[in-house]
Amino acid sequence: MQPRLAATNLACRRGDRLLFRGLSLELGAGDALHVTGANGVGKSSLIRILAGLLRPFAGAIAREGRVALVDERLALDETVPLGTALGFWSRLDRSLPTLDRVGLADLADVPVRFLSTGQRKRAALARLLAAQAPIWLLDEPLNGLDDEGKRLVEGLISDHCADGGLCLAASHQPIALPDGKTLALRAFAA
Ligand SMILES: Nc1ncnc2c1ncn2[C@@H]1O[C@H](COP(=O)(O)OP(=O)(O)OP(=O)(O)O)[C@@H](O)[C@H]1O
Repeated sequence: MQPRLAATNLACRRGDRLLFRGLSLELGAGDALHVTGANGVGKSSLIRILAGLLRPFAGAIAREGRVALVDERLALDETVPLGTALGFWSRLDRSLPTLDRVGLADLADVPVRFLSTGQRKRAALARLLAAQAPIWLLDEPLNGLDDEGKRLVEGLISDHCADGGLCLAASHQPIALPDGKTLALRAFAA
């Protein structure tokens, strides 16, 4: 099945404030989109709506394919070594360990709670790869990463899209994506 992610005429309201409205997008196999915008414009809210975690104020979402979400929450057991924590998900996802690909092969025996900021982000990427989902929703995927880590993320997205996946990444930082498509959320501010 070819993945697809579409949004039609979306509006988002948080509390009393309408953040954006009239937003439509369509992504298919191989597509990548960088959602840009300043702090508070609604990037995380858009990602949560697209993931099905937040109800839009108006509009509709269509998704074909499983979604993997990376945000600031690291869905790993903090109390166990990294290899064990990721192994739990790998068994569920029936996937192979991915620590090598994200540069964490030497840290498999370190408890998750001891990881540095950038290492935690890399661990989130390992979890993303293990999920083997065709639709990637990445909220600030470059935060906390050094230059090599940033290139790693760009390379993973490029490989994912070349393999027929799709990716929407929200970031206030520049990020090199295949085709370099961007959507400036400010243009839809209510
Ligand atoms: N549960 C909530 N109730 C009310 N307002 C909220 C809620 N969650 C977020 N907001 C507000 O919605 C606005 C957009 O938040 P969001 O996290 O989507 O922005 P963002 O573009 O991702 O910002 P950043 O770049 O700082 O991460 C902010 O003003 C925030 O305070």
